[in-house]
Amino acid sequence: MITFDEASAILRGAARPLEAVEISLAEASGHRLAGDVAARIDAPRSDVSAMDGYAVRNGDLHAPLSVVGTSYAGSPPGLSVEEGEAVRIFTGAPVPQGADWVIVQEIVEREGDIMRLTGEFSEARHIRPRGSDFSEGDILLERGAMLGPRQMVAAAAAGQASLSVWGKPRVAILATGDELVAPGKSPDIEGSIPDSISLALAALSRNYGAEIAGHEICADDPAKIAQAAGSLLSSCDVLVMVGGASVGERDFASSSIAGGGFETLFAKVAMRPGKPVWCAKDAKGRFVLGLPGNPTSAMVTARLFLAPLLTALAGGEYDDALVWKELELLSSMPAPGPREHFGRGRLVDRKAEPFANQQSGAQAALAAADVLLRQPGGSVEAGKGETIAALDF
Ligand SMILES: Nc1nc2c(c(=O)[nH]1)N[C@H]1C(S)=C(S)[C@@H](COP(=O)(O)OP(=O)(O)OC[C@H]3O[C@@H](n4cnc5c(N)ncnc54)[C@H](O)[C@@H]3O)O[C@H]1N2
Ligand code: MOO
Repeated sequence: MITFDEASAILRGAARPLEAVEISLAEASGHRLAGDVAARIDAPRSDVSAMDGYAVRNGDLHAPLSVVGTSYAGSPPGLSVEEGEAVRIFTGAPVPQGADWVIVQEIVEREGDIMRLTGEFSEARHIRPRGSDFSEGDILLERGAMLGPRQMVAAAAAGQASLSVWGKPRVAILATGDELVAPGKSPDIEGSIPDSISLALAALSRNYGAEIAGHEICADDPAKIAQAAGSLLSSCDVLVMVGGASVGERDFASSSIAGGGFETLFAKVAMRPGKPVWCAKDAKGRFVLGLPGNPTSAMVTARLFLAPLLTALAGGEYDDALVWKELELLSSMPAPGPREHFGRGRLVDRKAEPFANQQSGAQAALAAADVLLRQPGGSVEAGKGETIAALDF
């Protein structure tokens, strides 16, 4: 059996970003950039006021000043301030020619067209110089960056109407098992259990830059599974199959895509949970990732293989989804046995509290599982107070 690191290296090597597309800014969030984004304008576009008040000439404040005009945000430049004069000005408005200071209105008394200073003014000039945020031609966002809410500010401020981005991987999910029904139906169907994994995988996939192309629950019937897989594969880049990954009489997942032009990248990894995980790829670059049906096994393998795969297909670095940190253990973890262990735990004051329940079928415990805690195969007990490699789960 190959190790987790070996399986990761195979998948990392097989994952290439999808095609780059030009997309309107309104559609771009959640994509990664396929090229740098340069500013098409200066920001601010001219020297502008940072406060509401009066634009004046420095040193010209010993006597009342006459207010000769008003500058609003968006006003054309052209106003000027001569000796003995001030211009009423608002935040974001162009600073008139000749003015080099903005006095906030809180320390000004105004009577008709005359203003006079009533308080101490600070050293701050309250002027944002042209280009002080960025200048035309500056690179504001680099290729590969994920367009989240903050990056969207920079892209829009750059003056861009469209962006070159990597396509979002389309994920389809196929859960197999005679016992499975859509969440909510189980209380009325004797012996059934809710498919607790499909919607969770959809949520995880979206978090890593994918969109959901479809999901289905299918009974343990090889012909039906093959048909559902074939139909979902016609509209996705990654098909995630859940369940039927092991050696049971009704474990048909990997055989259902046999003959479809898929080459197995790996099948079975020396890890706990998740040993039955498998992955295949075809010549069109489509992936099938088979996850074990035990819910904790499915979510752990999704986090460790699906998340980095989607990150890479979406134009990021595979390892951006696998950033391990060192955490102190608040209690000990028993020796893991021969397979590498990815235990679940929660964060308490930035330390790791491993769960007592490490069952691969656990569902309730997942809700509180903040981190995966990595113990090398064949290692000894990890003691309280020791540090352990941890991954946000
Ligand atoms: N003789 C052996 N038995 C098993 C082995 C083995 O090596 N030899 N491996 C075990 C390991 S490890 C795992 S993990 C499981 C994985 O099995 P499958 O992927 O074949 O999963 P199923 O048998 O289909 O289901 C297992 C379990 O999970 C429940 N399940 C499945 N899908 C869902 C879903 N979408 N939502 C909620 N629960 C689901 C299912 O009802 C079963 O209880 O195999 C071990 N066996
Ligand atoms: O590998 Mo299974 O996921 O241990 O129960």
